[in-house]
Amino acid sequence: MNHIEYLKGEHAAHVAMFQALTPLFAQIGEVGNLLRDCIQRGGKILLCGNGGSAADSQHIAAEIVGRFKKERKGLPSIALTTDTSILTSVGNDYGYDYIFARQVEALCRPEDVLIGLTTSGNSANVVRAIETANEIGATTIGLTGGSGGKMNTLCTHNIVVPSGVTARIQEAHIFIGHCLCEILES
Ligand SMILES: O=C(CO)[C@@H](O)[C@H](O)[C@H](O)[C@H](O)COP(=O)(O)O
Ligand SMILES: [Zn+2]
Repeated sequence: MNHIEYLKGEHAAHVAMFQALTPLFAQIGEVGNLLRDCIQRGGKILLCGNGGSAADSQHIAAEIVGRFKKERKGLPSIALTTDTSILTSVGNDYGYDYIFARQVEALCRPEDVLIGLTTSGNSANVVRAIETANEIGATTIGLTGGSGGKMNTLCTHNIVVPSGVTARIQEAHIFIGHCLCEILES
């Protein structure tokens, strides 16, 4: 493989995808306001996703609990991807589709926001978590890509990155996550 040619292609695809994000700015701003309102009413921000999206969930929760740019108190957020005892017991006893939904059932309250990250919009465990949060009356946000998948009809807001490539979508998700954190901190 010619690495320079490869990198030129990936870089061009990355830049094109970021340019295609501009129609999402208003929606991202609205979601940022929803997150700020959630914290102001005493709610918390829960996140879930698989693989790279699990890492993104943890990254965003860390910005909120720790800090992004501003010195401030810690704010309440939890990634539902980190407790291996819960993940393995619920996965083993009920099935992988329930690893997040069970935690949502236990932890999510009507004043909270659940952010589900799934590049396909269709991962069953994320979809079930969103459905459970909806039953509780919480606000639900999708960070997705492609067609938006099942998350389109389930979430209060589904932010759909206009790409079908998982890596590109994840690159956009962490950009959007950082922007949401900055709006939240403002
Ligand atoms: O990071 C990557 C690929 O870039 C993978 O770990 C990826 O996140 C996993 O295949 C996920 O299971 C994909 O699930 P989803 O994004 O469709 O919900
Ligand atoms: Zn990845």
